[in-house]
Amino acid sequence: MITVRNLEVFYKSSRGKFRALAGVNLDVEKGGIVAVIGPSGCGKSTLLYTLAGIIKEFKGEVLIDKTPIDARKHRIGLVLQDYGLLPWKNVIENSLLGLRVKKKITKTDRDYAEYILSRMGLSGLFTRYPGELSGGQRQRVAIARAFILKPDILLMDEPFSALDAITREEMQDLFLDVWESDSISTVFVTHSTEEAMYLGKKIAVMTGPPGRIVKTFDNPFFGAREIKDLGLYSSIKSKLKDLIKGRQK
Ligand SMILES: Nc1ncnc2c1ncn2[C@@H]1O[C@H](COP(=O)(O)OP(=O)(O)OP(=O)(O)O)[C@@H](O)[C@H]1O
Repeated sequence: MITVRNLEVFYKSSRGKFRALAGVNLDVEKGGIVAVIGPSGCGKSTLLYTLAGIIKEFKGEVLIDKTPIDARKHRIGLVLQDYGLLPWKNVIENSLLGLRVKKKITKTDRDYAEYILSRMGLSGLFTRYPGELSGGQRQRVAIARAFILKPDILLMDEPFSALDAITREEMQDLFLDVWESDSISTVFVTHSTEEAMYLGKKIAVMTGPPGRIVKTFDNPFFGAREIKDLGLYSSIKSKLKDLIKGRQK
């Protein structure tokens, strides 16, 4: 469970203080998935970094299962826009990095890593280095690494953006599979209204800067590839777009 209350974040530089987030409130229940959507620069990544414990200076509260966020204590699966892979480690080593920080790697961990990597379509690439992979393959290693950690919370910044349409759909479905079996509380950032409506149990619309969540709602189309009520789908989608553009109705 993730609880965010009155979160405020400032970036400080020689030019002064810049308020990136102002009064953000968010609840993600255990096993919930929240899609955060909003225009470029509104503060989505800043919110994710704060939830991950990377930004440590903030006002307000960020709680994971009712205790203040602590990257050493909580298991946080993080998929960042730049993937965060170590160039000198091969695919299998990179995929086990998150877990290695937390515990000694066992044969079972390795087997699970190989299983997830294979499901990600990376079976022939275990000994390749990041420099020998395509952007989409790197992104899949980063997603696999987060899954392999079996995290308390999963945070993903545009996790499927570098993938072609077919691989993206496969990865989205794999994500739902893993999420279903492990019931991981997840927050992910996306620019795509379609992706928010497919993968978000809840959708949070952000505007800014300074970033704030202007609306959160339950998404009736979660997990539905076959859209049965096209009228309702189109009306939610256009409402989402209006909210993102700041045209509230
Ligand atoms: N290190 C920093 N110092 C000062 N300002 C920053 C810093 N990092 C981000 N910002 C500013 O904070 C605001 C929020 O940035 P953030 O990266 O969180 O937005 P975003 O919604 O994730 O954007 P995008 O969708 O383009 O990735 C932006 O206006 C950005 O210019």
